Amino acid sequence: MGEASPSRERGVRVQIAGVRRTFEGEGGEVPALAGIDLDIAAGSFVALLGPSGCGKSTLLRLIAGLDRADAGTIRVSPEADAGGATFAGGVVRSAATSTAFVFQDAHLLPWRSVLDNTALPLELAGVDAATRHAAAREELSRVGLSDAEARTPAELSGGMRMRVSLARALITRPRLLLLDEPFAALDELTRGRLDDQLRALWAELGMTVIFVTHSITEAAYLAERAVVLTPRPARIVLDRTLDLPTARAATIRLTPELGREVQVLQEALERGGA
Ligand SMILES: Nc1ncnc2c1ncn2[C@@H]1O[C@H](COP(=O)(O)OP(=O)(O)OP(=O)(O)O)[C@@H](O)[C@H]1O
Repeated sequence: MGEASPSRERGVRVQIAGVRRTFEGEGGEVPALAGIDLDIAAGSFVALLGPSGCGKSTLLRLIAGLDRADAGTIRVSPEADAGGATFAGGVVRSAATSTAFVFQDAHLLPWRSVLDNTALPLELAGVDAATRHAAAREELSRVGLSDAEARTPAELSGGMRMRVSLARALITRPRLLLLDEPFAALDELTRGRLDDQLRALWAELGMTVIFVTHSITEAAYLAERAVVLTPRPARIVLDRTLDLPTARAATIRLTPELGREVQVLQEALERGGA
């Protein structure tokens, strides 16, 4: 059975122009991003692919408003991010643009139940307990975790913890969902299931998704568009709309079409010097 086509209704457009970022390291300057230009359409699903340490997380943090570029601009529209963002308890809170960030580590609070972890962004926003718990139950059901709401994180598998992290991100109804290698620590089967779940959530909720991964096959399977970066300082070596159907069934993993896209991305990584 195939997926529904994405609604794209809630997504924001992300325009990145001439973005550079250099860090001050102990041994001198560490240039991370060397001029990134990207125009990401509202409601699209983009994979960012590149070798370790090339600057992928840096770019994601800049988009989230958690860091500032040395040069260039990042514009998120229709709502510009007026007040910058803060990161607390595994949750990015942004003044105007609703942006959610999911990391490789689920960042759950160990003493809180699954329900209260999921409800955290609404609690931080001052929403009353009955309303936030009802919303948390809805999100937990969306990620298939209704039965686990009373458990603590220690009682969950790695895949379940990541689903709680996704539910907690979705409870804010983000217009922009940023994921930084979210499933990298999971076994392949669990990772594949979560990839499918993420695509289904995107199709249903219509936010813009930017997904950082090291995995070429994951990038090709998940995304509509893949952006391949060179080793640090990162430049774009390939920006490609994948030649695959927008609505995908899991069986596409076995097709030559997907294999061809994997090959194109692999060649771009090698061309970039990875
Ligand atoms: N706050 C910082 N201070 C100094 N150097 C930094 C800082 N943040 C990142 N860097 C450096 O910038 C470069 C890019 O880091 P970044 O985390 O963006 O890479 P990445 O592509 O996400 O890596 P990985 O795939 O391994 O997670 C690295 O060399 C890193 O050491």
